[in-house]
Amino acid sequence: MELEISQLVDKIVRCIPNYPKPGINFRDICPLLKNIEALNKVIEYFAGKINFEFDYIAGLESRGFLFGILLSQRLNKGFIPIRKKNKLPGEKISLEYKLEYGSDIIEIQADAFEPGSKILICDDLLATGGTAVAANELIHKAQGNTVGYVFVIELKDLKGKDRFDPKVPVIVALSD
Ligand SMILES: O=P(O)(O)OC[C@H]1O[C@H](OP(=O)(O)OP(=O)(O)O)[C@H](O)[C@@H]1O
Ligand SMILES: Nc1ncnc2[nH]cnc12
Repeated sequence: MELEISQLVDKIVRCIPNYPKPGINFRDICPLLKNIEALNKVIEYFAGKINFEFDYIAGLESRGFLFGILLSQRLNKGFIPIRKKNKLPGEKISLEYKLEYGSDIIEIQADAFEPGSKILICDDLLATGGTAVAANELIHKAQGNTVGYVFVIELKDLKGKDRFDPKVPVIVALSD
C-alpha cells in the first residue's frame, strides 16, 4: 500500500522546473486534485495511517486546506484554518517565523479550539519545515498540542522532518 500510494502520487504530481524562482523544482498538485480516484486513494491512505486520537485537523493556508478539509470530512473531525496574516476575523493568536529571506506571520482564531486540544496538522508539502514548525508553535501558543502531521509530499533532502519532535508521528504519501 505504501509503495502503491507513493508511486501513484509520484506519477500524478507534476514537477515544474524553475518555478516560482530559478532552482526550485515545483511540485504541482493540481493534476492530483483533478484525478478524483487518486485523490480518494490518498485520503484513504491517510485515514488508514492515523492510528492515534485527535480532536481537530489544522490545515495550513492554502494548499493544506484542500487536503485537510477532505480528511476532516473523511474522519468526521472539525477543521481549523491556520492562515497567513490579516485573513481571519475576530481575536487571533499570531506567530512570526523566519523565511529564507525575511519573515512571515501565521494566525489562528483565539477560540479555534479548547485548551488542551489534540491537533493534527495537514499540509500538501513539507519542504524546509519552516511552515509546519511555525504552525506547531502557534498551536502551542494557543494552548493546544500537535499530535501528528500529514503531508502529501515530503522533500526528504531538505530534512524538514528533523525539525519536528521525534515523538510526534509524521504521515506522508510520497517521500521524494
Ligand atoms: O516546508 P516549507 O519550506 O515551509 O515549505 C512548505 C510550504 O510551502 C508551500 O506553501 P506556500 O507558502 O507556497 O503557500 P500556498 O500553499 O498558499 O501556495 C506549501 O504548501 C507549504 O505550506
Ligand atoms: N518545491 C516545492 N513545490 C511545491 N510547493 C513548495 N513549497 C515549498 N517548496 C515547494
